[in-house]
Amino acid sequence: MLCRNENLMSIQISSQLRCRYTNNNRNPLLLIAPLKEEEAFFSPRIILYRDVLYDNEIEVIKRMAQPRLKRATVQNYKTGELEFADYRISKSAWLKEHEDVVVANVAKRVEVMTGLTTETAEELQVVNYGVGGHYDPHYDFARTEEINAFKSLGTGNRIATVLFYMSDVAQGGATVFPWLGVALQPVKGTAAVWFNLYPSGNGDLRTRHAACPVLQGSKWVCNKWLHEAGQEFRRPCDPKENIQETTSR
Ligand SMILES: O=C(O)CCC(=O)C(=O)O
Ligand SMILES: [Fe+2]
Repeated sequence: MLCRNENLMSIQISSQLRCRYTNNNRNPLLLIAPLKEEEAFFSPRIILYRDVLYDNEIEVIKRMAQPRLKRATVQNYKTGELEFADYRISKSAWLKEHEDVVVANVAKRVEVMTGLTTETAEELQVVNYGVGGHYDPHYDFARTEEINAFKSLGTGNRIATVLFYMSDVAQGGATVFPWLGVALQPVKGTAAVWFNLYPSGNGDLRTRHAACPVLQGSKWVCNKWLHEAGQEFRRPCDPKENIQETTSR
């Protein structure tokens, strides 16, 4: 329903959402050029940052990724192995920061947007969806029973997601949060940001999301997944907010 552009968000919520220029608590890098911040949801907080990836950077990222694109995989939660799945149809590639200054700059911008470190983040994942490409509802964080997920990285769970849209999509291709009634339409240069974990470290089930099938055109995104390690002073934990996971995929 959300994929069909049906508006499921209550007017009580949507009428409260605001947009503003922000320098994220007087970050010196943002005093002259503040970010354009747009609220997409309050709890959990989902923020859109407009015009944070420039066309020339997008060209570089696409050009680097193109020869390396391979069918995207998902992690088997029991074994930790990567495998193909019908519920994720797209092609993806990973880019390292040292390969090009553009990739390094994206990581720096993610730090400015989130106030978190990217030291422990995954490499930049570039994803291309053709017509029919989609990703069924999922969580970006590893759930309690997924003991092997991210184990090899040794940096904890995926605390936050930064999803950059590198194209507009003529029809379809929205990122939707079924439990929130939120649908984000891809706009080239925009980034969507949300925390996947509560301050307690438990996964926030409300962040379940999906990429709707592309109906016309092609969709390009890139993902930066930030991990828990190194964020201790940037986003302090709060054991009080110890909300348990209750449902599963
Ligand atoms: O492509 C999108 O809109 C969302 C992608 C996504 O959720 C993911 O790659 O984990
Ligand atoms: Fe995701």
